[in-house]
Amino acid sequence: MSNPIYLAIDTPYLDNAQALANSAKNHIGGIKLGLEFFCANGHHGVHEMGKIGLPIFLDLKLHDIPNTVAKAVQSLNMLSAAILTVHASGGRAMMEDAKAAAGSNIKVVGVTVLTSMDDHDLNRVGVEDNPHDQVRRLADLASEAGLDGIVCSGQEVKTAHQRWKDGFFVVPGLRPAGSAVGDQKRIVTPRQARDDGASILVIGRPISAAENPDEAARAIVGSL
Ligand SMILES: O=c1ccn([C@@H]2O[C@H](COP(=O)(O)O)[C@@H](O)[C@H]2O)c(=O)[nH]1
Repeated sequence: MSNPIYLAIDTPYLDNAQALANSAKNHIGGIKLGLEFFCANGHHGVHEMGKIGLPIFLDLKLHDIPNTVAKAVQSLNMLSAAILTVHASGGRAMMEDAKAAAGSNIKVVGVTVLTSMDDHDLNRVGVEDNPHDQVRRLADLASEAGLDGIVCSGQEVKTAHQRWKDGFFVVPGLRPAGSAVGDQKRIVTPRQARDDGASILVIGRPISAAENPDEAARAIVGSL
C-alpha cells in the first residue's frame, strides 16, 4: 500500500518548502502546494518542488466562470501535477470544463465544504443544510460532472465513499489525538479518515509545525 499522506506545505518561501519536504520525504507519499506557495513562487516553484521526486498536488481551488477555469487548467497542465482542486460550488458546467481541459494523468477533485466551516458558517453564507448534506449534494454534482473525486472532511468521507464507490477522496482537517486544532472545525484523526475511505490524507501543521517533522510524519504513518 502506498503512503496516503500528502504534506501540506503552506509557506511563501521556496527554501523553507524544500527543507520541510526533504526532511519528511521518507514518511510522506506526496506534496500539496496551495495558494500561499503558488502565489509567491508560481510555475518555477512547482518545478523546483517536483525535483524532490514525490507526486505534486496543486491545491489551487479554482472557482470562476467555466471558460476562465478551463483556460487556467490548460495553463497548469505543463506542471504535470497529480491532483488539482476546483471548487465544486462553481457548478456543473465549470467542473465539466475543468476536467475536459485537464491532462489525462491529473485527477481533478472538487472542494465541497471547507473543513474550517461548521453549520453556523455555512448558514452565514446562505446554505441552510448542514455540512454533511451539502457535501453529499456537491459530491453528487462533482460525480455527474465527471470529476475524479472530492475534497471533504473525515466526518463525511464514509457516506461519500458509500455513494461514490470509485471516487477519489481527499481528506484534510486531520489532527492526531492531542495536536492543536487551529482554524479547522470538522476534524478527525488520520486513522479514522483512512478507515472511513479517504484515498489521501492531507496533513499540514501537525507535521510542519512539529519540532521534528520527520518524526511527526513517521508517527502518523505508524498510527494508520
Ligand atoms: O477543506 C479544506 C480544503 C483544503 N484544506 C487545505 O489542507 C491543508 C490543511 O492544513 P493543516 O495545517 O493540516 O490544517 C491546508 O493547506 C488547507 O489549505 C483544508 O484544510 N480544508
